[in-house]
Order: sequence, then structure tokens, then C-alpha cells
Amino acid sequence: MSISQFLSFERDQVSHVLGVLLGLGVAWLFSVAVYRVWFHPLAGIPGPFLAKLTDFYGGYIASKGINHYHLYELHKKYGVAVRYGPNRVSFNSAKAIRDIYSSTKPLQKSAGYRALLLTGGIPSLFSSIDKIFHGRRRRIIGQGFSEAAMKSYEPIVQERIDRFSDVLIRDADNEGWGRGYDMSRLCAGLTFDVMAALIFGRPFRILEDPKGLSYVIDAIISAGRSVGIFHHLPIFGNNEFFFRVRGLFRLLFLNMQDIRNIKHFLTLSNAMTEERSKTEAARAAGEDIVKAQGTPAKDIFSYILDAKDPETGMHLSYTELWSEARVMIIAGSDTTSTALAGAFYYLSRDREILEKLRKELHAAFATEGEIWPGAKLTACTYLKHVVDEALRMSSPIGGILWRETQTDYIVEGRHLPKGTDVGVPVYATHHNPEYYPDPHTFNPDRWDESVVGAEAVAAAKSAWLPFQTGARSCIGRPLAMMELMLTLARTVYKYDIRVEAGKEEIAETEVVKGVREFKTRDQLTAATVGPFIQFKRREETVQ
Ligand code: HEM
Repeated sequence: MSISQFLSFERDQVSHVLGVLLGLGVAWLFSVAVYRVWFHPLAGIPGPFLAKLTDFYGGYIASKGINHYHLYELHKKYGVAVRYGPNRVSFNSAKAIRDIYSSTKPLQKSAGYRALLLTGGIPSLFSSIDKIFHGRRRRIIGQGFSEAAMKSYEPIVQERIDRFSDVLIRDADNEGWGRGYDMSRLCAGLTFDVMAALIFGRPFRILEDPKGLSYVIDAIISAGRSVGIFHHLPIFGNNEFFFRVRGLFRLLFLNMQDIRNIKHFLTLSNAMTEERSKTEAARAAGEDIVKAQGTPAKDIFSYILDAKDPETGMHLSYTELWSEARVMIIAGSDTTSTALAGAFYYLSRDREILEKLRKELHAAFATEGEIWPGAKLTACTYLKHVVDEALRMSSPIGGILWRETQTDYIVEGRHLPKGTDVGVPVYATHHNPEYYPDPHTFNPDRWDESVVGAEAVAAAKSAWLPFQTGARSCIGRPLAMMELMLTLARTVYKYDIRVEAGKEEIAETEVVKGVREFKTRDQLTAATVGPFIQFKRREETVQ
């Protein structure tokens, strides 16, 4: 055989082997597809064809930030249960909330959470999957959210709300109307400042200097884009190769400016961490922390630093503590700011509701200075209903929070094998007419038994899920509610509100044709723009 004959024989052999491999690959993919669509234990549950084939369907929808609205449409089409991945089912019902999220049920957070690990891969209260680890962590960190702890945060929160209130009528025109603000941005300034003050011991001061450190907000929002996608791709948590390359995957969703912002945020938080650690060292050495850094002695950081697990007696190490602190800045800031911006959106569009709220507040408080957490504020039930309704309409976490079944398990009468991911899509359930008649209308009265009756309120409560429920529910709920109630009470008490001319539609979406709602981009938490609002001091409050 000549050399050229030999080479051509070799080429034929190689292309033959490649052809066989390709054929086997296609046959394997085909059989996996056939299995997933027709023979899988979840095959009987309806859903989009592509979602049955691959989780990349949900990942792709997540990359567009519309999973929450998409799941709403899918449930309208398919009913209570929708197959949203080869191994994933979404359930739109109050019963499913109890079946899936109650503390005693055999479910844990889905593998997708592992891909969210931040600091050097150390699990945090939020991202941990293991229930024993989580229980220990929660017992320690929970001490930073006790009633006594919340009391000691009040002056810190109030001080930031004072700054927020001052800013609202900055650069007022001849008639007293302040400049128009993008409330998503301004509320984020407030909530990021509050969290920094409670964790690092001093605020970022974004409210005073919006150009200064506001890149922190951009950093968190842009980092959230990939977080939202990972959450829908469990392969990044349960496959070691994908887990290791998740950082590279993240880069696909960031531009150079995003990367610079994230880097600056990490540098800043390291510097603030170091500064705070020095203050703590001074405290340990017996110096007065108030003198050392000019803030009250007890904030979230100091509570958690001192806290011990009552069962094991263990403290958090500094590394663990700072890992938790960073997660809290993220978890506690853009969620609360979305809720606030949403409440301003709905109040600015309904004068009747706004006036009813103002009337309640003026009846309860003689001056703005009297508005402080306590019995009087708690007695403002209409205010509470406004907040609950804003959290229903445009929930800061409006998508689906996946849980994995640890045994074979039944949800809503459907038998699910061990290892199935299940969840309740918050936007869809919050707009399910079974629990919320006329679901796309902002109606605080739906929470008032004297208006709609006890049964209707009980139904509404059974499907209301902004903070989740059970062992993995939001630990920061009392702090978020304090910020929301106080900020809205003080602003509505003191100011008139109007939508900035020509910018009405920027903040809006029409999930249902002809009905406008505050638009959120679902990226696990939410990214929002607007509403654009102006404020004017009311005559009766000018002293
Ligand atoms: C309106 C504001 C807020 C909303 C709507 C909200 C919502 C939620 C939700 C739905 C969860 C469950 C997440 C999951 O299952 O994956 C959660 C968990 C959590 N939230 Fe919030 N949150 C808010 C404010 C805050 C604040 C102010 C803080 C903090 C200081 C905070 C800290 C956390 C933490 C640490 C977790 C993890 C808890 C655990 O797994 O034990 N959140 N939040």
C-alpha cells in the first residue's frame, strides 16, 4: 500500500469512526428527549415542550428577566401544575405553598442555590442547602432580628428616612414641587444606606451624594442578572464542572462597566469591613463604641458578633460573619427598595387611596415627628394594607423559589419522585383570581375584613408569599416592614405627590392588556425603573 493510499484509508477510518460517534450522540440525545417527554415520571404534567426537554428553557426566559410573567401565562394556559423543566414543576395554589414551604416537609433548597455562593464558596444563611447547617446559622443570626434588636435599630433607620425626606423637595420650583425622581433609584439609595449603617456602622451616604457610591446599587443589580439565571439552571449547582466554571458563565451577562462596579463594591466593602473590625477591636479593648465611631452601640453587626448558638454555644468566625454581612446588604436592600418604589407607583396613580391613607395618618399623628414605630403606627391599618397590597401586586421576589423533594412526595395530589424541584410562582399566585378577585387592581381594602369579610381576607392571606414562609422565610421581614411603614407614613403625611409629566409609562407594564402595573425584571430579586415622581410639602405640615 502506497503512502497516499494509506492516508486516504486512515481518513476514511477516522471519518467512519466520527460518523458512528455522531450517530450514537444523536441517538442518545434523541432517546433522552423521548424519555423526558413521554416516559419520565413527570410526563403527565403539562408544560411547554422545550421546558420538558431542558432546563435551558427556564434559563433562557430568565436571561430576559420575565420568568414571573411567563409563569403567569403558563398557569393560565395549563392550570395549577406546569412542568417547567425536565425535573421541575411549578404549582399555582395556596395548598402548594403549604405542601412545599412548611418547615416540617421533606424538601430543601434546590441545587441551583449552590451556584449562588459568594465569598470563596462559603455557604451563607441564604444560599445554604443543608438543613442542619441552616438551622444552626438561623439560631445565631436570628438574634440580630429579635424585637429588642429591632428597637435598637430604630434611630438608625429614622436618621436615614430624615435624609430621604429632605431630598424629596430638593431644587423645588416656584410652586414648591421638587425635581422629578426615579423612585427606584432614590429608594435604593435609602435602603442601601440603611443596610450599610446597620452592618458597617455607617451609611454609604448615597442619599446625600447620589453620584458618590451609587455604583454599589448598579453592582448589585448587574450581579443579579446572572444570579437569576443560575437559579433556573440547577446544573450549575449539581455538576462539578459547571459549578467550577460558573464565574466564566457570569461574565457573559456583564459588561466592562458592570465588572468595574462589582470590583469597586468588593473593594469598598473590604475597606468598610476592616474599619468596622478595628472599631470592634476597640470595643473589645473596653473603649466606648459610640465615641469610637459615632453610632449607637447596637446594630446588626454587633448583635451577630455577640450571638451564640443556644444549642451548640458556637459563635460565627469573622470570615463567616462578613460573608453573611455581604449577603444581607444584597438581600435587604434591593428587595425593600422595590417594595417602596412599587408602593409609590400605586399611590401616585390613585388619588383616592392616597387621600384615604393621608387621612388615617393625620388622624393618628399630630406632627410628623411623632411618627415612630410603636402602637400608634401599628394601629394604622390602612397603611399596613397599602404595604401588603404593594407587596402583592409587584412583589420584590416575583418569580419562583425552587425546593427539591428529599423523598418521593405528593404536592397538590401529584406524585413526585425524590429529587424533583418544585415551587410556587409568586407573581402568578399573587394574581390568581381564586384568592384575589380583580387581581390586577391595586385595592388595599381587599385586606380589610370589615369591607370584604373574614373569608375573603383569609383566602388572600393564604396565597400571599412576598417573604416566603417556613424555615427559609425572610429573616429581615421586621426590618423591611419597619422601613416600609415609616417611609411611607412620613412621606405621605408631609408631601403631595404627582407623577412627573411625560414619564408615566417608563415604569409600567401591561401583563394583561389595558391594565397597567409597576414593572419588575425578575432576576431572583427584581430590577426596576421608576416611577418618576415629584413631591411638594403640604401647607398644613409647614411649621
Ligand atoms: C420587602 C423586603 C424583602 C422581601 C420581599 C424579602 C423576601 C425574601 C424572601 C422571599 C426570602 C426567601 C428566599 C428564598 O427562599 O430563596 C428571603 C430570605 C432572606 N432575606 Fe429577605 N426580603 C426582604 C427584606 C430583607 C431584609 C431587610 C433583610 C435583611 C437584613 C433580608 C434578609 C434575608 C435573608 C438573610 C434571607 C435568607 C433567610 C434564610 O434562608 O434563613 N431580607 N427574603
